[in-house]
Amino acid sequence: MTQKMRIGIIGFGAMAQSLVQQLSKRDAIHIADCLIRSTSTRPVPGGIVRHDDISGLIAAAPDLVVECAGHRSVADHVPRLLRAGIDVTIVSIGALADAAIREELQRAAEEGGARLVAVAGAIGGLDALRAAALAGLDAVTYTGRKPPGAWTGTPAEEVVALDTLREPATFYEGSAAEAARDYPKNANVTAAVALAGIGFDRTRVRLIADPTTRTNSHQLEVQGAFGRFAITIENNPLPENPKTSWLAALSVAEAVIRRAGKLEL
Ligand SMILES: NC(=O)C1=CN([C@@H]2O[C@H](COP(=O)(O)OP(=O)(O)OC[C@H]3O[C@@H](n4cnc5c(N)ncnc54)[C@H](O)[C@@H]3O)[C@@H](O)[C@H]2O)C=CC1
Ligand SMILES: O=C([O-])CC(=O)C(=O)O
Repeated sequence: MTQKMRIGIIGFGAMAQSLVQQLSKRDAIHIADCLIRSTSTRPVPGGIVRHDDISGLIAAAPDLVVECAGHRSVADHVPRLLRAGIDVTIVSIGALADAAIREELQRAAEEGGARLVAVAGAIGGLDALRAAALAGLDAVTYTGRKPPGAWTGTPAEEVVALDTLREPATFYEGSAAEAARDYPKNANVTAAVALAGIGFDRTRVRLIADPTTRTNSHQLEVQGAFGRFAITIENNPLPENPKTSWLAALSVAEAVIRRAGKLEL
């Protein structure tokens, strides 16, 4: 009998719960461990060992750890896991907007002989963007559009009255570097686009609060020597967290399932 791939998860919010639902249907995968804050009273499904300290997760030595907890957890926990030789898949890619964190992750992966994978998350078209970048890109523009409620608790509140908005309002225009840093729960996709294309400073970003939409939409427009493409993804949000698209959770699940398989088809 082939051994199941043992997965550890950091965080147990909306994304992690959706991930567990998907992965528990797969025979080749066992969700073994979860790192949860000691203050959290959230129950985890039976069979998953709960840790409230990263040392416990490292000692459990899962085959792969999946981060679903936010930028801070990437900076605090992922280098330690990589140095311990544990492969990590991250979804809070916006943490990589900080060059010091990128360098630390690179060093940790080299020292531990481990691999870090950043998933596409809620956006698509990154394969085409990566390929197009080889011949040189002139412009990459990302537009993110979500209902006003998805922008609560963000700097958007200082620019527009989210509660009473009647028409779409663009509240941010700037670089992926700033967007990923300032909207850590909404603009991780800008970091994924930046890393696949022309970097954090040259990737242009527009963020819109739109009371006429129910979806979290992500539009990518790319121009370069290869030609041009535009792609729009209209995502349904996860019911437990309107900031997060279901596709982001599915993207993590797909990355884990692909890794557990023997063929990459
Ligand atoms: N790449 C992408 O397309 C997307 C990425 N994300 C990222 O995924 C993260 C998780 O998303 P959701 O599950 O929807 O958020 P959520 O807020 O529902 O859940 C996050 C959970 O992580 C826990 N957590 C935070 N720091 C932790 C730590 N150091 N150790 C253990 N647990 C910790 C929190 O207590 C919370 O339960 C977001 O913060 C965001 O950074 C979210 C949406 C899309
Ligand atoms: O899930 C989404 O629609 C995108 C998101 O929140 C992020 O990139 O952080």
